[in-house]
Amino acid sequence: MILLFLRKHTSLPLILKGILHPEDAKLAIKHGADGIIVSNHGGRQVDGAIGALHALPKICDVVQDKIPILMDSGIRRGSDIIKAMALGAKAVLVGRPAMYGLAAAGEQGVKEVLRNMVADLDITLGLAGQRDVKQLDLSILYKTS
Ligand SMILES: Cc1cc2nc3c(=O)[nH]c(=O)nc-3n(C[C@H](O)[C@H](O)[C@H](O)COP(=O)(O)O)c2cc1C
Repeated sequence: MILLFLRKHTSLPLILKGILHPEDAKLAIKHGADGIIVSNHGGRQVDGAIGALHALPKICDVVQDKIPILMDSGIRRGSDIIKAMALGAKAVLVGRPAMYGLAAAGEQGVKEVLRNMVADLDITLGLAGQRDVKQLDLSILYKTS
C-alpha cells in the first residue's frame, strides 16, 4: 500500500486528501496518516458523489481528535467556514475561488479573494455572537433546547 511505503520512507507529515467515508478515515489513522482532508475534490471527479460537508460529521465521530481533519469542496464564504469548523474541521481549504482570483488579477487577485473570505468570516463570526473559530461547536448549528 502506497501509504505504508511513504510512511516508511519519510518523516514528513502525510495528509490524505479525498476521504469521504468513516472507514477510510479509520484506515488512514491505522496506517499512520498525520491528518486527513475530507474532500470530494470540489465535485469534479464523480458526478453525484457525497458532499464533503455531509460526509464530515460521521468522519469526525470516528476520528475523535486522533488526527486533524481538514475539509474542502464548496467553501465560498465565511458562513461555509463556520459550518465546517463547527462540525469538526480544524481548517478548510479553497480551490476554485483562488483560481478565479488568479484569472481576474493574478497574484493580487488571489490575495484579494483570501482577504475577502477572512473578512467575511470575521463579520459572520461577530453576527453569530462568536469570538473565535476555535470555540465553534455543534450548538451554533442546531437548536439544542
Ligand atoms: C483545475 C483544478 C484541478 C484540480 N486537480 C486536482 C488534482 O489533481 N488532485 C486533487 O486531489 N484535487 C484536484 N482538484 C481539487 C482541489 O484540490 C480541491 O479539492 C477543490 O478544488 C476544492 O473545492 P472548491 O474548488 O469548491 O474549493 C483540482 C481542482 C481544480 C479546480
